[in-house]
Order: sequence, then structure tokens, then C-alpha cells
Amino acid sequence: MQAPQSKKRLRREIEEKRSALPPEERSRISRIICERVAERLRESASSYPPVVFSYLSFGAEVDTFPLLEFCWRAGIPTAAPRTLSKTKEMKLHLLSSREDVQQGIWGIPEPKPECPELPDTALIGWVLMPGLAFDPKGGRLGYGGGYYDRFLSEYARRHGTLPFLLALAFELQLVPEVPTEPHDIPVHAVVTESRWVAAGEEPFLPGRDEG
Ligand SMILES: Nc1nc2c(c(=O)[nH]1)N(C=O)[C@@H](CNc1ccc(C(=O)N[C@@H](CCC(=O)O)C(=O)O)cc1)CN2
Ligand SMILES: Nc1ncnc2c1ncn2[C@@H]1O[C@H](COP(=O)(O)OP(=O)(O)OP(=O)(O)O)[C@@H](O)[C@H]1O
Repeated sequence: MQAPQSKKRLRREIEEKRSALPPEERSRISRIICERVAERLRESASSYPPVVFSYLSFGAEVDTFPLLEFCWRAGIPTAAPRTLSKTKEMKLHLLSSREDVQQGIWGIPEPKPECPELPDTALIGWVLMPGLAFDPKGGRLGYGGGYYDRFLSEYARRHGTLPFLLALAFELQLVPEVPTEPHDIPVHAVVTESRWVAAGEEPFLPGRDEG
């Protein structure tokens, strides 16, 4: 089967399963996942550039707000995307509280336009990635806009490396193999309610720990 066709089918299948989790269960599990990420951020804050770029969850996605709240309390800078549908780009803005969030296109929460733009993407150390399905090699299936692949290929072109790409997923979103295409950029790890799946090499950032 052609990748685009099998991607479509898998998207539908996982979206259905994810939506079938009762909302209370989704928030309970999301809090567990966010707690795990927070722990990791605490441990390795000095190893990466400071900004955490997180998606702002909508629908049945793993809820990222508990983690954002953690970052805001801990003074960790956070950025989130505004989606430019015409050019299929994401523009990043700094967020410092819930007050900075509004409802955007397709019901996806986004930073209010008056939030300062992230001045330089080199400040991003972590990207908390959304998606529908993931596999043990870091293969990722999104909604099909190519927003993250486009953003990350530009990042890599500009900075010659990638930030740490961490996907947040319910266990039911892990599948043996996600159909991929050459432009798909794999994530470095997937965190679920029950495990960390280390998929690929974490980016090596020379000198980050030595100063
Ligand atoms: N929380 C979150 N934010 C995110 C993403 C995500 O997956 N999760 N995205 C990850 O990439 C980007 C938005 N991605 C999207 C990709 C495709 C469509 C989409 O299918 N739009 C249809 C219309 C949808 C409808 O009205 O039902 C279209 O373009 O025709 C929407 C959003 C950026 N922000
Ligand atoms: N680096 C890129 N430059 C230009 N176009 C790209 C790039 N990456 C992906 N695309 C285009 O985006 C479209 C969607 O890609 P894909 O199906 O992999 O999206 P996705 O990873 O599921 O979505 P998202 O990243 O938005 O969650 C494809 O048609 C692809 O050609």
C-alpha cells in the first residue's frame, strides 16, 4: 500500500481509539505523562537550550497543560505555535500563563498574537511533539499537514542539529510500524503512561553540560 493511503487509514483507526478513552481517563493519564516529562526536565535542564516548545493540546490529544503549568511555576520558558494555514507554517510565541492562550484555527489553542515571538529558534532545547501514532524507531504520524516536518527541516538546515524531540502519547498510540515517507523526521523518544521508548540518538550538544 502507498504510504499516504496507509497513513490515512492508521490516522482514522488511532483517532477512534484515542477518542474512545473517557475524558476523565484521558486527563488522569495525561497528568502521569506530564509528571514524567517534568521529572526529566528537572534532571536535564542544563543539558539543553532553555526553551520548551510544546504543542497546545486539543481534542483527545495528551493534555499538555499540566506540563505547561509546571514550566510556568518552575520558570522554564515555554513557546507554542500559531498555525499559518496558508503557508502551512508554525510561528512560535512565548507563553507565560493560561491567560496567554486563546482558541485558534480548527479549535486548536494558540498563543494570543500579542505574545512575544520567540526571537531565535536556537533557544529551543525540547520539542514536545503531538501525533496520532508512533513506533519504536521514532516514526511519527501526524494530522497530515507536515507542519512539524517542515519546521524541523528548517531548524536543522539553519542550526545543523535538532532539538530533543519528545512525543507525548497514550500507550494505545504506539504501533509496530508507522508508514513513513522520506520527509518524515523521527522523534528521539516517546513517553507514555507506562514507559519511555528511546527511539533514536538524542542530539549531542557539545559543551552544554560543561559550563
Ligand atoms: N495541538 C496540536 N497543535 C498543532 C498540531 C497538532 O497536531 N496538535 N499540528 C500538527 O501538525 C499543527 C496543526 N495541524 C493540522 C493539520 C491538518 C489539519 C487539517 O486537517 N485541516 C483540514 C481541515 C480540518 C477540519 O476542518 O476538519 C484542512 O486543512 O482541510 C489541521 C491541523 C500545528 N498545531
Ligand atoms: N520539509 C518539508 N518541506 C516541504 N513539504 C513538506 C516537508 N515535510 C512534509 N512536507 C509535506 O507535508 C505533507 C504532509 O506530510 P505528513 O503526512 O508527513 O504530515 P504529518 O507529519 O502527519 O503532519 P504534522 O507534522 O502536521 O503533524 C506532505 O505532502 C509533505 O510533502
